[in-house]
Amino acid sequence: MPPAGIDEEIAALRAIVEGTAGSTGGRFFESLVGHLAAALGVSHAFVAEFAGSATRVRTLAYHGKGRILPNVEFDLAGTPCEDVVRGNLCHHPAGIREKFPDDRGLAELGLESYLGVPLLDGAGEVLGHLAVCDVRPMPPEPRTLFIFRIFAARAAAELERSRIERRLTESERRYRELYDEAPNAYVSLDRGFRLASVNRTACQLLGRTAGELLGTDALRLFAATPKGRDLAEKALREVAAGAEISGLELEVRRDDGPLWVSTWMRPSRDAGGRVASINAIWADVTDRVLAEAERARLAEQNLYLRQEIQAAHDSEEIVGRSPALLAVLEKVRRVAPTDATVLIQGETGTGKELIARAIHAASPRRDRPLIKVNCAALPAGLVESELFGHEKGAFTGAVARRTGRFALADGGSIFLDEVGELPLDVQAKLLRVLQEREFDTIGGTAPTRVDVRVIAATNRDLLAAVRERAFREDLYYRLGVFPIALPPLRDRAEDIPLLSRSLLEKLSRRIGRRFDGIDPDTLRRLTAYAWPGNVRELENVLERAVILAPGPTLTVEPDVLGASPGARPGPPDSLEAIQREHILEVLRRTRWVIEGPQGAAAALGLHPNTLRSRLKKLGLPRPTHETS
Ligand SMILES: Nc1ncnc2c1ncn2[C@@H]1O[C@H](COP(=O)(O)OP(=O)(O)OP(=O)(O)O)[C@@H](O)[C@H]1O
Repeated sequence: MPPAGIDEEIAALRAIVEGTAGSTGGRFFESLVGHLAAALGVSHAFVAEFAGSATRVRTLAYHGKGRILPNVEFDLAGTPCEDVVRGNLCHHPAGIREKFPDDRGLAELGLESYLGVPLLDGAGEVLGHLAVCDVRPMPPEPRTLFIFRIFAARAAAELERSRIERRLTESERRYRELYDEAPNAYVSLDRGFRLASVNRTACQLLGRTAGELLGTDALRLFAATPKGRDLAEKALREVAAGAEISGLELEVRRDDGPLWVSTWMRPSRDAGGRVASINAIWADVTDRVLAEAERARLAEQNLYLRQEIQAAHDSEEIVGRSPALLAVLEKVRRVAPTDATVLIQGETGTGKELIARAIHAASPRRDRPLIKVNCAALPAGLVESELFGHEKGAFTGAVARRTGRFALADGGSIFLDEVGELPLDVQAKLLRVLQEREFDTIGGTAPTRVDVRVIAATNRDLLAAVRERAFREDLYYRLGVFPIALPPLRDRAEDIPLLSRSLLEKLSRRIGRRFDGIDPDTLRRLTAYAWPGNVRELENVLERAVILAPGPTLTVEPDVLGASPGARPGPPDSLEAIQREHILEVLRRTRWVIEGPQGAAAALGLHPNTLRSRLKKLGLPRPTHETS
């Protein structure tokens, strides 16, 4: 049974509950001391906490004479509070001024009595104290003490709560500061890959405010490139499925230049163990990525130039004595010393590159580079930058400045292989180089001037491409200033034996095996074959034969050639094939003697000239190494 009346107890509790519910901190204490003063009918009431030391306190709320007064701070020494904060409840029912003559405050306010109680936290540590004073005596009534204790308990709870809150706020602030000031970008995403939080570094990195970023799709932050969005999406899906990813480099979208981040991503799980969000740390590695790209580019350029030098060194001899080839070589001799643009046309493998190199090697530019560009091997989007170069950041993916092939070829020659495959917009730029000797680097501000001799090659019917509007007519005529048409091998079959021997020599040297010649039947078969792949195909067939050859004489089995599409003999049972085999058989018997009574023409019942023209038509010129 509490010493105070039940009604008073309820009234006191109600006063606390009604007066303090809904408020915390400063407001709570103001309300509490106001109600406490009213409940006890005293003139003054206050709550105080230590102010930085054990000898000084400051009020959190101070009630005097019916209203809230400004908070005060005071030293404990010589005051009745001193003993309270040591952990004791102190009651001075009367005569307080005489007991504490040094406490000027008591005198100024004319106080007579004092009641104070320490406020403890859950661990029993003193946090501050609650006190009431009055200008009249305060007899030790159980009711007064009871009500006072209820208020004190409530005040202690609030004091402890607000302390914890302050500590939490403080540590949150510290973490927020660490989070914001960290050198890395911290980002968290929800399950739909939307941005749920970003630190200040992330905002700076992305060049946007938190307001602009929060709630948006994180994938949109990445560049629309394979190493940007595609890779990011794949990685995020993996993390959403529970994986942890570290060190992954991704390209971020920035309008003002390239940006690369190295990312670390981890799933964050809810209480049920399900992935609820994704935490990510991004470090800006743009400088390193750019430096690596530049290094790779230089290494590539270096390798390329070395290959060029290599190719220049073992510039091969052009083999053949056929009138068709000699006519080509004559043209090469005439055009080489000039700066004229040359267009070499011919089927694949006819030696267009060989001729281009021969032109360069016989030109005054021979000591400068010959830069080769295979226009068909480059992806359409990259041709322009490959030829003319780009500035750093000229487009997404242009992470470093790139020197174009035209600039590399300055002072020398450029060999544009498969020129017929150039996209139309690049054709326009090429035309400008040919006419004005200058071009624009992508993203560059001023045109670059170059002194480059252009040698182009194509195996396409360019005129047909012009008619189909796939090739610019003006460029066609500009390129075709000096055309050289390379004959297909089948039109100069008389070069085949010579070429075969020369190639055999080259190949046997390469694999370190000696051959004493080519089997005569083989040679005839090689000569008779149509060679749709021209010299390159001949080279390939011989290379295979060299590798497989059992003896010192090189043979090529008939099926090797017969299996090839475009073989002149056609299907083995065709009339032409049978005729051809028969003629070959007779020629072998007569040891290639055509005229005379023992000759093949007589045996076949043909005029020698008819047989000769038939042989030519069947691609069966007489092997040069055989004597009649
Ligand atoms: N007259 C020749 N004498 C010796 N070798 C030749 C001759 N013509 C071509 N070759 C060889 O044949 C191969 C193919 O030649 P090249 O690469 O110059 O042909 P291409 O016409 O440029 O082919 P593509 O159109 O496929 O690029 C090369 O190894 C080259 O050395």
